[in-house]
Amino acid sequence: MSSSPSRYSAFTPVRLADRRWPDRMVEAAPRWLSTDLRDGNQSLVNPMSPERKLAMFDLLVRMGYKEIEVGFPVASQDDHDFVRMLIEQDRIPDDVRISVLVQARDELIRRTVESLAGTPRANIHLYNATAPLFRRVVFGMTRDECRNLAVEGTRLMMKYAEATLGDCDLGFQYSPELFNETEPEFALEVCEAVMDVWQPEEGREIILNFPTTVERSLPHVFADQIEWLDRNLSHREHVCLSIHPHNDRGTGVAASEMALLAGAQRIEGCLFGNGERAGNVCLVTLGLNMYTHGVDPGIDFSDITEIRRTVEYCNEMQVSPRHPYGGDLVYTAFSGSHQDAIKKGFDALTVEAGEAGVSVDDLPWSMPYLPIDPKDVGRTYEAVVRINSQSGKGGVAYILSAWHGLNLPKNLQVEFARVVQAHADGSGGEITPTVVRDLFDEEYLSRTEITVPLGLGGRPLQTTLYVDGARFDVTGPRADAIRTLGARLAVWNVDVQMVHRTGVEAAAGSAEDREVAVYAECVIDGRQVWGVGLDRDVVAASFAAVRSALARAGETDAEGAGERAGESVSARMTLVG
Ligand SMILES: CC(=O)SCCNC(=O)CCNC(=O)[C@H](O)C(C)(C)COP(=O)(O)OP(=O)(O)OC[C@H]1O[C@@H](n2cnc3c(N)ncnc32)[C@H](O)[C@@H]1OP(=O)(O)O
Ligand SMILES: CC(C)C(=O)C(=O)O
Repeated sequence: MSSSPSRYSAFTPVRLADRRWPDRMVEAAPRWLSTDLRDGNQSLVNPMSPERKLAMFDLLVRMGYKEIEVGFPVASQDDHDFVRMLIEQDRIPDDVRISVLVQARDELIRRTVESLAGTPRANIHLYNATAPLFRRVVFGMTRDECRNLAVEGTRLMMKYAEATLGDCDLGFQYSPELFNETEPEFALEVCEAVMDVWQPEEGREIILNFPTTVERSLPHVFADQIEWLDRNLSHREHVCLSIHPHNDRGTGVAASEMALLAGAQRIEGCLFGNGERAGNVCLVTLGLNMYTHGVDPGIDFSDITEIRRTVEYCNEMQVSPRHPYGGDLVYTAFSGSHQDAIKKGFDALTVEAGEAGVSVDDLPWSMPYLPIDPKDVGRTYEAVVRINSQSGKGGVAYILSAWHGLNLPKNLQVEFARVVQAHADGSGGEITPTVVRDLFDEEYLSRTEITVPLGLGGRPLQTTLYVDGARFDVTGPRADAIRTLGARLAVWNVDVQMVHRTGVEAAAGSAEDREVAVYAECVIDGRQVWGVGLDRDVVAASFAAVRSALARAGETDAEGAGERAGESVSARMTLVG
């Protein structure tokens, strides 16, 4: 640090000893306003082009936002033309209300009102800064002058609206900018003065919007400020108490949620937290935080990837891979213990659904490390587990199961995880599901060439085993082959039982392509060795599994295993499932 922290001081909180908000719960969604096209747009390196603005507007409408701040019409010709285009091309759905922002300056207000000509409904949003620093440094105004600026701005807005907007259903919003840094009594005084002009009553709401223009305090301090307003504002039933949190301290979401408990009824923010400096509060996080508490946000987040891509296109800015709910990596576990817990979580849900005779989607979501079902926001389970050197057997087993339909017995998971770990240690990076499968095939399957045709039903079956140096061909109709193999194994004192048998859907998915995986746990020379067989025929797969184990015991291939003359071999396989 180039200076001392003593240059800074903590924010002085409003004293609210009997605050009630900490004991409340969020039980319903607030009204939302997206300010992506205004506060978001004004903070971009390149303000949105008309095409990008329209893409954002359409996205917001599709998602279900009913209040959309579409711009600052006097800021630029583009901003003005966009508002005109929406109105003239009748692009605003009947249940959507647009709003526009303007400073409390005569000429700007007139032009802003005019930009709305012909719209059936809209809100005009007027603001001026009320905080002491701004009164002193930016405006050079006394408190009275500051209040009068807001009052005069409201009068002018009403005058121009009456002259220009005819029977437009006009709403009004006023924001004391830097509210959080304004003396609460003064913010209240200005709002009351504005209300004296607007005269809210039944059917004539006023939106009073309280921004943390620059977030400066702990979130509970903002909540106290909002509860204080909630208690002290007059015409409370005709006031929509709105908040507009920024994120300078990284606590915009917390501040919003606490303010909601404290009486806020409406929240302004941007998708994925775009906006000035560290951004406006993120509407995606707020909405999905609610959803994961069982509260319907009233916004459609079912295709979070499409939402994110559109936002990235419009803002020409990437969303962080760590961004709650929408980031690339937020549904992914690399670390072993997380993967293990997630795999067990999915297994448990599957069992529970089976027992209850319902779909997994109908069960309450209860999953280690995943606060939301990725499917609820259109993400898949495929990326839930990804493998690198931090991963463990649970993760590897998950990949084989989810991507390749191979459900390994636990001891085999342990063994194969070591193979993957050795590869990860060597490569240093991520191991894709394809590579995991290649490693698996190389370790267990490539040594088990099976002579076809294999017996399905009464068709002939043919395979070869090498045991104690002897080559043993099993051929003939299926039943004969099994009998022959059984006899030979008995002679050689090889006790064969299948440990696991798992159905595997091949990519083509037709019944004929359905393969069966057999995992054979064998004891060879006192050493436990696993073999795996994969085939459309369970007996052929079983033979292949034993042969795979024998080959692996020989550390070369099936032929090599066969050359180990004189060694005793015993294999134990138990048929299950
Ligand atoms: C916190 C927020 O996000 S507020 C929204 C901020 N957004 C924007 O500013 C984007 C759009 N703004 C613009 O395009 C331009 O600022 C314009 C077109 C509105 C005005 O442009 P200009 O008049 O050329 O310049 P500028 O913005 O610097 O004007 C500042 C003047 O307005 C005054 N002013 C600033 N805000 C307000 C306000 N809300 N109400 C009344 N006057 C204001 C300043 O005190 C200053 O006055 P001065 O010239 O007497 O010193
Ligand atoms: C105009 C107001 C609401 C604003 O954008 C802010 O204070 O951040």
